[in-house]
Amino acid sequence: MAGAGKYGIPASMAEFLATGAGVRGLVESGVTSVPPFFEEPCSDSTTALSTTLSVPTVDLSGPRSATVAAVGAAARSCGFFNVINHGVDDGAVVSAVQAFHELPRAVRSALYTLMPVGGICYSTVPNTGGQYADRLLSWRDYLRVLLQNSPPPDVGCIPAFCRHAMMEYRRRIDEFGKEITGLLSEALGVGAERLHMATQVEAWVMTGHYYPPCPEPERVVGAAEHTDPSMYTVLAQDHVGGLQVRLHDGGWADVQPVPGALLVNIGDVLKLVSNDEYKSVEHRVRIKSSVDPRVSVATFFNPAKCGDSRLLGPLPELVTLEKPARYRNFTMTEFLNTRAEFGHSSCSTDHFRVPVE
Ligand SMILES: O=C(O)CCC(=O)C(=O)O
Ligand SMILES: [Fe+2]
Repeated sequence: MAGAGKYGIPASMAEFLATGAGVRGLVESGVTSVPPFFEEPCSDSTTALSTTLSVPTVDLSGPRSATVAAVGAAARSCGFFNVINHGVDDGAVVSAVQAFHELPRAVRSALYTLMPVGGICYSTVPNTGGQYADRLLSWRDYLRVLLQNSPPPDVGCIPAFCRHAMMEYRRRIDEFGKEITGLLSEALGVGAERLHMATQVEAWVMTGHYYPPCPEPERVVGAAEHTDPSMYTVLAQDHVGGLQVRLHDGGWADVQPVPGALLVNIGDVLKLVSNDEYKSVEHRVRIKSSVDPRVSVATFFNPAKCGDSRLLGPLPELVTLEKPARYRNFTMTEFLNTRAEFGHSSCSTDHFRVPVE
């Protein structure tokens, strides 16, 4: 894989990237200790965890009013909820993504890249527009596919090994997303169509994460702490676990995977559009096993791409004398640039905050 050296990254990391085999390749080669260019957890995260978060459940087969109430309560409190009885076969896409990441090394490395090609990226390097000098790596490889409706994705660029499963999942998750957007909208008290009308939300990005087992799991992060830049994110995952959510007291809690459930979390854009009604909560991934890999597929639902022609901001219906607009309006381009500059936390959303008088 060409081009690793040009970003001025440490030689050992460049050498690793040039193998094109990802973290999975390191593990296959039998490493017994973690190389120095992997991110270490910050000191607070090494303290033993005793907490498991009880994530609220939303049952799509229940009466509509109960479902709306459950979605609203979850989005206003912990920002995460498990959806059951959703009718989406998520097992197939998780298996296909796992099979892709476990292809023979030579097949994988032919596809490994530092920058997206045709909207597709199989990599270990965070996608930061090539500016990742001095950045450390997380203990995971990913396959990211851009899926926006316009221009349509170049389906032929999706690796053949998981193309069918990803496109089939995309079709089902689109339907699921329409349902979730309607529920989130209704739970804001603005009618079921309003959020979609304001944002044209659609599934933009699908990321198939592969967290290989680690010989020293406590020395790495699978994903550093962050909030999602999306309206909301839908996570399909296997049974291994590793996702953790930031608690009100600053600590972290494990989120146990619930068989058959899709996990939804509110992202930063919806936090702003809902005028802080909904919570976008920090989360991260720790590696739980020195034996089993973990696989998850995160689908990010975002406002449809429409250049700079649309302003987003708190819905006017949610702005009152008692609760004035907490954020100013912004374009998606501005939002994403700010995030690239200020990072994946509340620092970037604070940038849009209206000062309190
Ligand atoms: O794999 C996971 O559990 C979470 C991944 C995640 O947070 C993300 O892709 O934004
Ligand atoms: Fe995330």
